Amino acid sequence: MGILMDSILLFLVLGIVLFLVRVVLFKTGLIYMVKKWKKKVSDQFHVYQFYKIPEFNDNLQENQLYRRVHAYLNSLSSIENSDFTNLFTGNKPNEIILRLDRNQVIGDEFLGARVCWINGEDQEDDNSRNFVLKIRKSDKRRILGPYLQHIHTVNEELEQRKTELKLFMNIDTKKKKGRWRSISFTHPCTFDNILMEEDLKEKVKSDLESFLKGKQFYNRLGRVWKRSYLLYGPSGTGKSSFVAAMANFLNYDVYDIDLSKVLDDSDLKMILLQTTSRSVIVIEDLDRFLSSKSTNSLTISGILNFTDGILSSCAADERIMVFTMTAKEQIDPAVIRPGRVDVHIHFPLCDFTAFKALANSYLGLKEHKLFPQVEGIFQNGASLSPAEIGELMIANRNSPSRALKSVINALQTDGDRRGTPAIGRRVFHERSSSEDYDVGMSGPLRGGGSSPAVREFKKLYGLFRLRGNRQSQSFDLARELRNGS
Ligand SMILES: Nc1ncnc2c1ncn2[C@@H]1O[C@H](COP(=O)(O)OP(=O)(O)OP(=O)(O)O)[C@@H](O)[C@H]1O
Ligand SMILES: [Mg+2]
Repeated sequence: MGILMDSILLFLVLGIVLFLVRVVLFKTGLIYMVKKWKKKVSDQFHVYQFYKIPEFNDNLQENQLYRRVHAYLNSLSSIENSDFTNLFTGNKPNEIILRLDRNQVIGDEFLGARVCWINGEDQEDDNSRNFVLKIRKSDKRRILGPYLQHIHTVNEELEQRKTELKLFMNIDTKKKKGRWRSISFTHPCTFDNILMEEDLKEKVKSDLESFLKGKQFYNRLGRVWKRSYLLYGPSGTGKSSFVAAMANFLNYDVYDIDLSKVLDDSDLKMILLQTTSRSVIVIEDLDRFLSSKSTNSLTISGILNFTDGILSSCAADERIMVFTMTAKEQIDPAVIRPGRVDVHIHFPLCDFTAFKALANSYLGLKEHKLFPQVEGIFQNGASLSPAEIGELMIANRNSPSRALKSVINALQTDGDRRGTPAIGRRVFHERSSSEDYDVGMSGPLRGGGSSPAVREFKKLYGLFRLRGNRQSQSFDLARELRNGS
């Protein structure tokens, strides 16, 4: 009887002790310590192989494998088990996303083998990042190839599902590596909501589509798979919006190059080499940069090499390059010669047709009793940019009449303030020979030569220049439209 009682008591005590040990292990995190020790001990019985995947290759270009591993690891659910992860808000409401922190380890399993990745940083090498894959030597032969292939496949799936585009901006640094910083690119402008001629939109879309399908064509001709656009016109006419519409249409990331942050020609090369394929590379206000006395030592030949040099073939292909400027008359024709720039598109100030398109879109107005008055003012030569008219309409969107009155008022004051607008505007719109390519959101494109008044104006402002490359062969969207092709 006594022995039975003793045994029951012993079991009870043992049960309580085990329970308490379990509680202590789980509550204090000792369980993790035990697991770590267990892993350390088991590691002693295996030989490991390490593979380092640096962020940049020897040419200082981004290592595409690094990018793929980065995306792959961040898509793994085991990221939650890493000791230290970063939390960010996602694109969807209330979405939280996890990102691996530096010097953290993440485990993965493939074909029954366990591997682990270390997110490292190389302090001796500009703090550039790397991933180190740790894999058992006994598993290496069996799984390494298929595992890397698996990472590529997952990446392709992630790419196809990619909803988030990125806007890269070059940063001012003496470092050779990592010249770009990125943020989400969420510009809402698309070819559906940008206001411009429908047939022009279709032309641009089909030009971009045939570019996308053109890999073999470009290869066969021995040309780099890229296409360059020049968008020119006054401020607020939709050039940057058009770039956003292009990127959204192509589903490409955008690299926005700020030339004032480029140190010199070789720095510009480095910046180009660090862009990736399937991207739109933009240089805004090129004319302003070329005419200003900039503090850096970037030269025009540096820019020429950037657009089409040997370098272009070393950088990633499948690129769209876009240059924007106010007017192309002042810049060296070599910069925008055919081959360097394939498509020229002019963004003019508003005319009455463009105004009506804006009124329809912003105010829902197809007709209004004030329209004839607005038309008259446009016919007298006053004009504003779509941005200026759009802002007035947005500010007064609850009262269309007030919106139109404020536009009329602005056209009569600001529109006139542009200085003899009938002439001034025609300078932008005026086309001579085959060189000017004029495209707006308005109705039929107008042709026309220089009136005496225009010539006077050009002389006055030093714009009247005989240019050597009058017979430009660049793809001229406006001309094609005019010819009805
Ligand atoms: N064709 C257009 N369709 C719709 N919105 C337009 C159009 N043109 C201009 N806008 C509006 O005007 C504003 C300015 O446009 P945007 O920045 O694209 O002009 P920009 O030509 O790049 O000017 P800048 O030369 O000063 O950089 C934007 O908010 C845009 O919504
Ligand atoms: Mg702009």
